[in-house]
Amino acid sequence: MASPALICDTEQWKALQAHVNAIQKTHLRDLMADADRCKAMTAEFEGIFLDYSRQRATGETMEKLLKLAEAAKLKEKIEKMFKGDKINSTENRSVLHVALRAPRDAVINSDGVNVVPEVGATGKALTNVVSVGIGGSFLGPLFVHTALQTDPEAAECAKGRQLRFLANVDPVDVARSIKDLDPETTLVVVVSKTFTTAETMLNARTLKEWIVSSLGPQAVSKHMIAVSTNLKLVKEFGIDPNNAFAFWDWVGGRYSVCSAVGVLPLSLQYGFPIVQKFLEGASSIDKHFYSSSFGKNIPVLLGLLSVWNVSFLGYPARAILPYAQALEKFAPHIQQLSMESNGKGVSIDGVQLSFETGEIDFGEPGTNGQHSFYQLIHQGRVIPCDFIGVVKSQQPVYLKGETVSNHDELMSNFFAQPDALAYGKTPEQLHSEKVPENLIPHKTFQGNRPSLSLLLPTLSAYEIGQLLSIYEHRIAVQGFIWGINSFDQWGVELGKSLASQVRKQLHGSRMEGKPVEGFNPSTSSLLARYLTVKPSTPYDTTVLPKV
Ligand SMILES: O=P(O)(O)OC[C@H]1O[C@](O)(CO)[C@@H](O)[C@@H]1O
Repeated sequence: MASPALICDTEQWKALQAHVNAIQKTHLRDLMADADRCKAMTAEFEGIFLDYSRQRATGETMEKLLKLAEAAKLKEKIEKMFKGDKINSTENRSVLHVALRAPRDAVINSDGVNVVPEVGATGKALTNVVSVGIGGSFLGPLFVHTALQTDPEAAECAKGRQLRFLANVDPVDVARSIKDLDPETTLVVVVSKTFTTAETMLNARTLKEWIVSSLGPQAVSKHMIAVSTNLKLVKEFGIDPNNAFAFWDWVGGRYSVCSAVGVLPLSLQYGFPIVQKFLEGASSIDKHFYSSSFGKNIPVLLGLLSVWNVSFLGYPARAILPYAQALEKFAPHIQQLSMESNGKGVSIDGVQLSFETGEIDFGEPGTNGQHSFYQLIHQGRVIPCDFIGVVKSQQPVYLKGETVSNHDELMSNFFAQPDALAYGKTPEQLHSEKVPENLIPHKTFQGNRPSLSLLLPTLSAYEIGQLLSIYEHRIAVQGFIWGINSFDQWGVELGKSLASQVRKQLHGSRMEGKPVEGFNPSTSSLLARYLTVKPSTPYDTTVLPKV
């Protein structure tokens, strides 16, 4: 018998749909009263503790989800990924970011060639580094850099150096990225897998001009290097391919933090030994993901629960809430990783999906988020939350006379919020507290809002690598179950090609006084309004940011 075209046509999917009703009838308050259930809904690996008892799920739900994993051939798909099969079928590519952090003696083949020996990195001390790149060539390295900055060991290694990122093509971002920098002591790293991304290339040309105008054209070879898969375009740009760090088409942009994309700028800043610990952390989770049974496998459990929340309980969003300022840039990275991977409309075979995939990811470190959008999470929309906490802070601060340390204060919130969401507060409780009648509806919390808690031992380079890998694999699990291609991104192309049409028209209007044409009435009138303001200097003169 031919297998169903879509996962939603399987018996296992239908069994979960039929099970939703039973779950809708139970409140998390009651589920949480079952101590055995709470104990069972945990998993641990190297001190990373996952508690998913506050998900709207029971043992039966988990059994059914594990059966769905079987129906989706999850085990086989994970094996294919690790083996280097071309699972990114729309681009005919392997998906091998795990090879970037594999032990040196591992064997991982792409096109019959072991890729592990090709993977290497270097560390070279320079005072200022500006890493120019966008999307996957920016967000992951920024997340790791922001996190490493708070690790005392890493911070010590980085003394006297600074690493900045330039992503947005907004000239204001260019000005910010080079403010107070001297080109003479600055190395510009152009990071682009394709070396064609419009924003990155214009920013790279701008910084090239910044260097040349101050140090002369010969300075480019000493002050600009590149990370790319496209060495031909690197050369055409004017960067010596000997100053380029290659990587491979089997590394997806958003999965490239562990390639030279992240490893090079981070090693320049912190030295390779620190970055190696980060890679080892990521690799430890790769092994756990590949070899642990699904019932105790942290990325698999997280992925299955996300599928449950999105596809069966109908929750369209997910909040990423690290109670760790070091993880300030984690949610922005996960936004790309998750939404570019799993925001798809068709199956990997091109069949229109009849169910939604992906979720809207957003987040902020706690407690800042509590004073921003938690109102909606508590009393408005139901949004499954990931609470991420750390047992040992990198900064032990305690004030004499205070009841708790500063980290305990932070973590009090980490422990309290999931219960507030799960249990809520009933009108009866409010009555017993003598709350005025008119305020009872406003102060009632329905509760029954799912979350999970991930508690890390600390946040050194090793755990930062582990956290990255957990989320990379969780997102892949979701895509494998949904039967989509989590490794392509055709959805970003249309906007890019329309922008190129607009660019042409802007050029024609500004340089040759041509009328703007070919747009709908709305875009035409917006463009006309934009073009009424003429540039303050002629277009054929170079103007660099004032810093
Ligand atoms: O590294 P590149 O090729 O400049 O691409 C940057 C980003 O652009 C995208 O292709 C689309 O936004 C991302 O997938 C990618 O991470």
